[in-house]
Amino acid sequence: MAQPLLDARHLVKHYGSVEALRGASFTAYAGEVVALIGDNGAGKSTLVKCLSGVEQPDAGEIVFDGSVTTLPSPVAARRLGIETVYQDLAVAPDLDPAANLYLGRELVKPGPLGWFGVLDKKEMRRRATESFRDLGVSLQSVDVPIGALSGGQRQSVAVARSVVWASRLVFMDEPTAALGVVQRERVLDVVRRVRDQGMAVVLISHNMPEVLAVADRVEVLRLGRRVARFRAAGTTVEELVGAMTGALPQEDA
Ligand SMILES: Nc1ncnc2c1ncn2[C@@H]1O[C@H](COP(=O)(O)OP(=O)(O)OP(=O)(O)O)[C@@H](O)[C@H]1O
Repeated sequence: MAQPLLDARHLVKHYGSVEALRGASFTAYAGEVVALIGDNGAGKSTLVKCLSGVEQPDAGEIVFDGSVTTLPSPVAARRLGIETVYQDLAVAPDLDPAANLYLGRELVKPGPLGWFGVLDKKEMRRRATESFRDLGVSLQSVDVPIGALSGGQRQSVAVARSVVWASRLVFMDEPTAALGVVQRERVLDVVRRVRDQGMAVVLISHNMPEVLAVADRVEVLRLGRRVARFRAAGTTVEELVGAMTGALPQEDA
């Protein structure tokens, strides 16, 4: 197999007396969807935080694109092309989808107007429309406030926002939580398209059928450690659940 894009080795993270990660390893390759699964409290969010610059591991090593690296902040992670879509949907409801896509990274007009911080709304709208089209995000209009969209559309915009900025890897924490069947499928289609563009997509999900439907590989965390890895094809929900609960023998990788 090719060199991993991201290879986290034996990460340890304490919160006071709680050992959230106890030597957790995790690997992601370009052009794949890898699901990160585990029971509540297994350490998934903590691992993602450590790999997206939100938290610092106490020990262990992060190798990105073949080089040992540190991610002292989310900005540092972004510089490497790593973005995160959060479960709590950090979109601004009063802004339209295009403005949400560029929130915090607005384009300014070229030339002197830009020096004064005048926003280039037309260009942002044009590029946003293009990005939504490329990602298959269906919106009737890019002019309505995002609060007026359906849950699935909002979620798709949140996914699109991260994807537009990510160039190498995107973490998606429960991107389909609380969505209906049709909306869920739409978001999963976006996930597949992102993968097909060559990015690594890390999907955190508690929904095992969904994991098997969209992921190429699955890595399982249990009690702060990676305990199993699967190719999704040919793996059953029972096997995944067995690995999560410790009913199956563990890899301890
Ligand atoms: N900021 C924190 N302070 C103290 N303990 C924490 C903190 N964040 C996480 N923990 C603890 O670390 C362990 C791992 O939590 P984490 O949120 O990473 O698990 P998770 O696999 O994402 O769980 P879930 O599926 O429930 O979201 C848990 O025991 C949790 O209580």
